[in-house]
Amino acid sequence: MCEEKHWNSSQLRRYDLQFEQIPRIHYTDPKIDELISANKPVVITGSNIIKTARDHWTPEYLEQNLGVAGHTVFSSKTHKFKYFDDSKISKNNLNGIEFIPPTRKCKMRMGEFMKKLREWKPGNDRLYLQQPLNNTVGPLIVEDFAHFDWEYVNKRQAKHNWGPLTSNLLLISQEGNVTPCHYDEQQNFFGQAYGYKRCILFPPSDFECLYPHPVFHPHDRQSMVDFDRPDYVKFPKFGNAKGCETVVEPGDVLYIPIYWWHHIESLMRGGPTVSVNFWFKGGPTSLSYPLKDHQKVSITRNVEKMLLEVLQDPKEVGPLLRSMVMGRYS
Ligand SMILES: O=C(O)C(=O)C[C@H](CCCc1ccccc1)C(=O)O
Ligand SMILES: [Zn+2]
Repeated sequence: MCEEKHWNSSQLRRYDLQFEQIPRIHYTDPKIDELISANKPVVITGSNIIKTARDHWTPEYLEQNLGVAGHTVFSSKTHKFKYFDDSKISKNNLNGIEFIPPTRKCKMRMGEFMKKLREWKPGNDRLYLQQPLNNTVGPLIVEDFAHFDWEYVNKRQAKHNWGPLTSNLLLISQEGNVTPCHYDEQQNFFGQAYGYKRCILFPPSDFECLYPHPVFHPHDRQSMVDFDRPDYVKFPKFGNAKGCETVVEPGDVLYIPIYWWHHIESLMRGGPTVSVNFWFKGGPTSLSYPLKDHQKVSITRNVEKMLLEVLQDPKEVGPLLRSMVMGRYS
């Protein structure tokens, strides 16, 4: 089997961490379900899950068939596209904490988006199309989507007691774009249709090393650490994070377990990339002991929300928690 490589390590950005490899396993291997049951990441290879997308969804095909509606496109002055929840930007919610949105969101037709990608020059804003697949897309895209291997996907969803499929996000990225480290509260089958993406994942237990923004912050669920220039004074445990990584290629589906941190980058000098994810609500969580790490993260979120609700001022949360713990629980 020829192992011709379609990329090399010079196309990966350099970080101060070492990473294990995420296992790549053929979709017929029962080991896949063992790892999904254990909430561990795995690259599912050789499947037909997104075969029609892998066969057809080149940027040009999408330009022809995605439809004439305006799609959600983010623009950034840097290579990083740090997500933020704009419903959390309200003045009283931030209590004077300054927030500068790192990206701008606009609606852009696919033709204009592709034109800007073709004409892009260093110094120009970078663009990232992130659009939930809905009924505005053209008939050929609907056809391809209908021919995903839903039997395989639905079998996994049922076997692992996942909740309902909430959305499929279509992602068309410029080469070199980065989605910084964050976690989602959903199970995720991340399908790679075109081009190559490096995915770095960390377990929920790395919570203490990745320093998520406070829950009320617009960057809730995102790491405060800038991977390009980590501040080891503010984030002394960052160096202890134990990540694993893979470079997904066309046809691969990466299982990103709920609450697992992930940083995703389109390879530098690798051309545009096309991905489509499958977000599922987590299943019914029965608190069984010992608690799973992701359940502890979920509990800390609830404590933060409740304290903020009663204290109102975010600046009072730290002092109250410290006075509660110091000398009594630590
Ligand atoms: O599929 C996932 O979960 C990813 O993170 C894929 C990621 C883009 C996701 C953008 C985003 C981040 C946070 C909230 C809502 C949307 C990429 O591939 O660049
Ligand atoms: Zn994500």
